[in-house]
Amino acid sequence: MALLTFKSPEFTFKQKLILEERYLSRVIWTSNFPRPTRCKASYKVETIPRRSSKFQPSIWTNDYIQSLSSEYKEEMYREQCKVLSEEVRMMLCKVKNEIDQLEFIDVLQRLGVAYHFNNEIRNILDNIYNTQTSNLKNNLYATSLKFRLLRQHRYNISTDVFIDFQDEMCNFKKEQPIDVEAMLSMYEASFHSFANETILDELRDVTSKFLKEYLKNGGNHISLLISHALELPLHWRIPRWEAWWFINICERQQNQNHVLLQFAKLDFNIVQSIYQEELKYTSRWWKRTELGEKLSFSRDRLVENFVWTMGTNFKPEFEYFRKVITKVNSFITTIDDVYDVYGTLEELELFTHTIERWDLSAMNSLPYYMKICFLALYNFVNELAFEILKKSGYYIIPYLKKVWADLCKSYLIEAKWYHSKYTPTLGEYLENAWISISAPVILTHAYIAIPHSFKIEDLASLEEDSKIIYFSTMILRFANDIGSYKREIETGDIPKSIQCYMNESGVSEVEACDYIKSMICTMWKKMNKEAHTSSFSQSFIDTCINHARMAMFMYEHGDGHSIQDLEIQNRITSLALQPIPFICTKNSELNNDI
Ligand SMILES: CC(C)=CCC/C(C)=C/COP(=O)(O)OP(=O)(O)O
Repeated sequence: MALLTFKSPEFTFKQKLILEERYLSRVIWTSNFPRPTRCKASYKVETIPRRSSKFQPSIWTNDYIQSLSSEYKEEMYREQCKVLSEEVRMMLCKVKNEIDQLEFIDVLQRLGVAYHFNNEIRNILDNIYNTQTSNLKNNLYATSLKFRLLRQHRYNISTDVFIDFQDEMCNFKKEQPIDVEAMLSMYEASFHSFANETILDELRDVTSKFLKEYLKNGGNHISLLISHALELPLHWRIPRWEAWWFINICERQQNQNHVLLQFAKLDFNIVQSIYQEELKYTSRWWKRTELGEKLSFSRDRLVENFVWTMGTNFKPEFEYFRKVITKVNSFITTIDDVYDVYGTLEELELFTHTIERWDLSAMNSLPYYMKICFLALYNFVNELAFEILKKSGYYIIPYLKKVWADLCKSYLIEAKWYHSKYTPTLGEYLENAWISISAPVILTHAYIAIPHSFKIEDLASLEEDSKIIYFSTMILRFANDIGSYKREIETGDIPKSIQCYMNESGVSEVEACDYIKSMICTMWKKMNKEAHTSSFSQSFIDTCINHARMAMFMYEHGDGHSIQDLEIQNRITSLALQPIPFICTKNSELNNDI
């Protein structure tokens, strides 16, 4: 290790910081901790090897974000949207046939506008659930659609509705005429299964084989839907991304429901204009913290941090949630890099200790880059707690500082593993990694920031009875590991679940990835069940589920949170930055009804 020793009592504190930055070095004071903030004591500067992150600066600068200006924030569009929504409401209420009702609800959901008709949808589903007619009995397409929608809306529906189809489906012959829409409908429904519902596993196998085979000869409208479903099932997709995709698909159909489509596009663009204002606000906040510049080794990913929140809760009334959680995500991304990239083990111990104590006097011993990081976090948490205290009378700091301390302690364990070149068993890794993936921190803050009423005791039970948080978190951890382990091997990190499993079981990389993917399926089934039985508010259950969906979105093609490749740039641009254009659709190549 190269060692530069400066013996210069004349150095000012600022000069010392510049040296620290320039040489990526650590200042070691010859006096004991805690050191005074300004001191003329002699010290030496040691260059120490730090990992290189090689993260690119963000392609979306604050100046660019501040320049965003959507015409859809104007009142005129809101009024038009209101008129259209009333027309759609009337259409929905006029539909009487059960299958048509189910299809209409499905289309509203996929277009991202169902939230305007919550009461109407609830009434229709209540009615369908309570009457339980037998007219869908021989119709696999409708039975599957009904099962999917009722499960999704937490009605108690058994998989027995599929028993009559099981034999026929599992023994179908290639030459038999098969209803492809029914196969697709069944395939999508199978992702709503609970852990012990093997019939749905069987039906998923059969339908996925069939659909893959069908695609080989396809090229029509249904093929687009099939390849979309095989890429990621509907149940695992964030609603906003699905809405964007489905609007574009419907646009290309000739016999489209014009009013519904115009409504969906207008609503998408109006909601996007709200996001842009929130993004401007959070970007200004992020710039003020100067963490992006001062901790230049870390990922400066404000836009991605915002997109996580938008994917998790897209509705306009979740504005406060999005603002708070974007800040939480920004701190997490930065602190993760402090531990994984820049900090020495000794510095990390000090930082962890400071977070645990949650005490400004403990800050003195930290190097500058950690000081500003801790103080920014400390101020953010205190400010949030102050707002909550004013709003509800609850004092939440003990809960918040505990989740941040738990996160940092888990990061420290990983840093120690890294420095000692230790490969944990998969179980050992996961015991720590479900905390180090940070979702418990995010979801605890989310609980406070979503628009639902909560009691202070809930925050304690969140810790004890956190199954829904746990399953959501594990999906994030596995998706993150699959998406980022190759990058992390290159830059230097601890073995992730894939390598731990390979090491423990002697399997190949491909087999280990398949195993981790199967764990994702298992966690989804457990989360599905938990979503039905949990006593948490529906908003919080949805938040947990959507957070897992957001992980599927971000890591589907690699490490979308860290690497701004074209795929993720396009996705983010479509969701948050660019309105859907209103274009003429006469020369459409598709001709099915929505
Ligand atoms: C802030 C948000 C939205 C976080 C979700 C994912 C996460 C913790 C990314 C951190 O990066 P990483 O891939 O380096 O994580 P780890 O170091 O745990 O592998």
